[in-house]
Amino acid sequence: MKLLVDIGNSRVKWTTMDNNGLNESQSFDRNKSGIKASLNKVWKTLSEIESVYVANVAGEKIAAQLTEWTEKQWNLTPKFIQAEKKHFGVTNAYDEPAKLGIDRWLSLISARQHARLAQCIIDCGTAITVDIVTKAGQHQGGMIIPGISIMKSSLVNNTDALTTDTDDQEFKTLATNTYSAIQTGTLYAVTATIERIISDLKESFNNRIRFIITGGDAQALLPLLSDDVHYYPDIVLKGLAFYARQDKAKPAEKNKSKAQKSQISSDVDGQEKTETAADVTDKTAPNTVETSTENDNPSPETITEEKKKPARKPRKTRATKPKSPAKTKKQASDPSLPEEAI
Ligand SMILES: Nc1ncnc2c1ncn2[C@@H]1O[C@H](COP(=O)(O)OP(=O)(O)O)[C@@H](O)[C@H]1O
Ligand SMILES: CC(C)(COP(=O)(O)O)[C@@H](O)C(=O)NCCC(=O)O
Ligand SMILES: [K+]
Repeated sequence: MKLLVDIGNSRVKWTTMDNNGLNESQSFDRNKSGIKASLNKVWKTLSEIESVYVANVAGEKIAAQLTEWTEKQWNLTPKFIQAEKKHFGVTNAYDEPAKLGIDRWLSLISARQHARLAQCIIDCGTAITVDIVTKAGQHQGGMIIPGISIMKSSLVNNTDALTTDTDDQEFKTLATNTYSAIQTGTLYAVTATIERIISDLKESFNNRIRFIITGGDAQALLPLLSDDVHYYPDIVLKGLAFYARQDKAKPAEKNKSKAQKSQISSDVDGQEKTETAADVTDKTAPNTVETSTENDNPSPETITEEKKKPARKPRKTRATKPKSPAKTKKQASDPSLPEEAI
């Protein structure tokens, strides 16, 4: 079994992967003082882990802690994946490809496999990132926007009277208390930005573009966005799975020192690989729990459907009854989407 880990600036998301595909993902909050206690809690009972693949945007300290833990517990050194110039049919548009956040790179790889249209990935985590990949796999670049929690905390941290410390869960367009005003303001800031991006990109791509939303705040934003934004959970972990499958035939790496810490970055030196995800995907796997069907047939021409993931437990800050610009969300499995697929 392979362990896939997506370390963001707020949370760690992880799952295991076997011949049947990915198991249901889990997450825990990053404790600023370290992750060892969390790892002892969530991974102690995992057995038969043969390799560990990590996408980390949260810095060296957490990488070192994770490495120390897996080496001690399983005698395994994690493979920290890095963004590349070209791989799995996707070409990185960054001036310095390795500088693109690994979460963004893996999202591009995941998204590109599932439709025969250009794709725009909107990842609503600590930061909100927007990335575009064309039908031909060319990354077009993107943008980075403060995430909802950061927007709220910057208001609270830079004013005297503002606080989000309340149990009020109400979303009111015109708020009558401080908490709701912050809630409404930040949600409007984000949704208005996203809608503007969508509108501009639709024009640029002559409507031949598909919009994907993911990340911890995606489900809170989804009801506030237009119908043509599709929820795609665990997109980073699914991107990691392409790397994990690629290494299928290789034996697990053991007993490596930290200096030898494996980094899959063979394309960074400019050498382009020719394989696409189709070359490395386990097509025999029934893919029982994944919410996208990259296992079944990863060709970009393939039409697949998203199965609905059980809703996360409601949180305090979630918008409950949005008035505007709320519309009913069309799910990605909508059969009226003939050539778009996740
Ligand atoms: N169960 C949860 N625990 C913590 N944060 C959550 C949870 N569900 C949603 N969130 C939201 O998700 C955001 C983090 O999203 P995530 O995609 O995990 O970010 P990152 O990848 O930057 O760690 C938080 O800012 C928070 O608003
Ligand atoms: C933009 C990000 C901070 C987003 O991180 P996240 O919100 O997922 O924690 C991350 O992708 C990152 O550190 N990127 C490197 C810089 C870049 O992509 O340009
Ligand atoms: K993000």
